Amino acid sequence: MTHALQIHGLEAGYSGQPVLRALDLEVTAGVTAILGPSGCGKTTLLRAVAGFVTPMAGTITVAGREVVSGRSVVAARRRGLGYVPQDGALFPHLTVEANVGFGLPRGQRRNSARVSEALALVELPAKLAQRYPHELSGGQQQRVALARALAPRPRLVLLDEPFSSLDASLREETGRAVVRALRAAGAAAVLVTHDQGEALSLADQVAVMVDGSFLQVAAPADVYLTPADPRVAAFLGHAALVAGTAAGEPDADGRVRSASCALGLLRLRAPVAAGPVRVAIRAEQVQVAPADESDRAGVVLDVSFYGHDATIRVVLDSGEHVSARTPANSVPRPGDPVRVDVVGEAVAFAV
Ligand SMILES: Nc1ncnc2c1ncn2[C@@H]1O[C@H](COP(=O)(O)OP(=O)(O)OP(=O)(O)O)[C@@H](O)[C@H]1O
Repeated sequence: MTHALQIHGLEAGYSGQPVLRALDLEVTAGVTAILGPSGCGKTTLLRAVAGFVTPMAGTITVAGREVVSGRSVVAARRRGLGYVPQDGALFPHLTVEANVGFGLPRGQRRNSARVSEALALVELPAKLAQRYPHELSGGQQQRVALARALAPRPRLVLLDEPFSSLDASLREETGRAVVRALRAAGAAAVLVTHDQGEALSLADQVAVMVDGSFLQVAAPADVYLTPADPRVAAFLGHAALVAGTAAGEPDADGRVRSASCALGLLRLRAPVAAGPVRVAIRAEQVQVAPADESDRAGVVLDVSFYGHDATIRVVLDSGEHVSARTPANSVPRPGDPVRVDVVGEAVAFAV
């Protein structure tokens, strides 16, 4: 099967200033989330694929057809892909049915069978077809926007932060419904988001972008558990990075599986070269307990109470900070001396 999307050596930006640098990406099927901090270039990438930004270099191929190659650029409306913007951008004066029909080529806009099919894909009841956008909830509006994008049966749909205006519970439910609809339609999707939970829970592949480059493109569990770069670890799951030294019995490649740092001797998930490292430690791996002067590792800086649990920030005696996630019934107070234990393996990066 041809790729839904292939990007090679893409450079794009504004007024001659590059934002995206030498990007490569392949999407075969399923959902690929582009995840990264604000301003890193996620929307610029989506716009370049959609045809709203003309790249300075590189190629973009959609469903086997080159849409950008050197100076040759296919117009946005001829790229055969669906686009769902942040706020859905439905036409307020058109009914749901007419909005969805608008996604079809000019002569087929009144093809009610295809419109009904698209509404069924996004699990919207047929009785909503005659309503206007202002008579729908935010989640329903986003589903109509997706139905409009899916109506002409594209191989690829681009979703630009489509759930950001929805509240937390609706966001999760709408996200799952959107992924079900994409799978049912057999369309691949590129989802731009800065919400890690959304990217990890909805996507089959996560591309982590920082400063216009991908630091890692891999399955959600891989980017989370085996980050390829300390910036991926720090961004995903807000891992603390602590200075350490990797040492121990070397393997056949001369690499070692443990590191000592302010939190003691830690076992590493993957071997690294012996020597100075930065160790990434996630809040869910850290346990704090009351301590006296003999076994303290630091003091509690502050506590964020969430009801189901609490996040405790600790200043280690080394001056470094780590966070711990703790059951809500055993929360220490700021200033309390604590012992800090790390559960499971850590990830280390050579420096
Ligand atoms: N039309 C424009 N003209 C000039 N610069 C722009 C334009 N649009 C975006 N930029 C700049 O390009 C960079 C990347 O912006 P982009 O919108 O792609 O980031 P993003 O990752 O989508 O951010 P966010 O998550 O905040 O939406 C930013 O520095 C931004 O200021």
